[in-house]
Amino acid sequence: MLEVAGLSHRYAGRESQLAVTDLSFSVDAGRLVCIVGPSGCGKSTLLRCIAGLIRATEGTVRLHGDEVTGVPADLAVVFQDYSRSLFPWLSVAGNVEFPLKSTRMSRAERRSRTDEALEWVGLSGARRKYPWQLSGGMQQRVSIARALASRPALLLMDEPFASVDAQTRFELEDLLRRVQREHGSTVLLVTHDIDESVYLGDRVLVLSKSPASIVADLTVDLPSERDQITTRESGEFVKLRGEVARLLQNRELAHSPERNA
Ligand SMILES: Nc1ncnc2c1ncn2[C@@H]1O[C@H](COP(=O)(O)OP(=O)(O)OP(=O)(O)O)[C@@H](O)[C@H]1O
Repeated sequence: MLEVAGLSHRYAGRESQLAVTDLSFSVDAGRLVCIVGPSGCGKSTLLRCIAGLIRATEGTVRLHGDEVTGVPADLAVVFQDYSRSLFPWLSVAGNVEFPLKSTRMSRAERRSRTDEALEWVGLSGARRKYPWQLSGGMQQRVSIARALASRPALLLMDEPFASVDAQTRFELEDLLRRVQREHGSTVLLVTHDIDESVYLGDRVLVLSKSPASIVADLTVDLPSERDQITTRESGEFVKLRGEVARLLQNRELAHSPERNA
């Protein structure tokens, strides 16, 4: 579904900054792949290149074989800051339906897609409410519904649960896993939370410090049915989170400042 080959990006300007360097990986359809890396390593830059929001300085991104040169129509993004990504003057249903209005879909189909996506995230009863009448977790569920309503080939998520409390985070993680499995969505999710990357992912890509490069591509050998308590207590989970933590802490991964010059 997604193929990233030799991707590098350097921000231009007086203090030009190499943000990602020589990244190559692919994601199969129907998989949930997590990217974990230290703060400021270049995770958002990588997602922006994949989303076609910025043009990589080197390398290519292909979505089902086609090179990404602008924002692909069948791609959706969920950001961390739900409060800035939802329109406060539109109802929950209005927010979910909004991107569908730029397609050729009939009104009836838009309505049915909206209802379906709201059902997936358990918000059918809140369709007439406004974002400011909802909790943070519910607002992020609206963002997820909006992304899923267009049935994207690829869903990109940039720290989607970083702004909610721990309990809500667990609920949203379980919701994402359920929806992703039930609908076979392909998801690439960026997080700085090691436990979250292992709990959610079929695979975890571990990035180095800035400029980001891939230091490990780990298969998460956990059952597809996961549970916030028993899975996190399991030997495989504990082993993997330790492995990711060690990779992230390894001082040898720290790039020397000259590499940013
Ligand atoms: N528009 C920009 N212009 C110049 N440099 C930038 C720009 N955006 C990001 N950078 C730099 O590129 C590097 C990677 O930033 P990026 O936001 O991709 O990292 P990140 O891993 O997503 O960070 P965080 O963990 O804080 O979300 C940083 O050094 C940052 O200062």
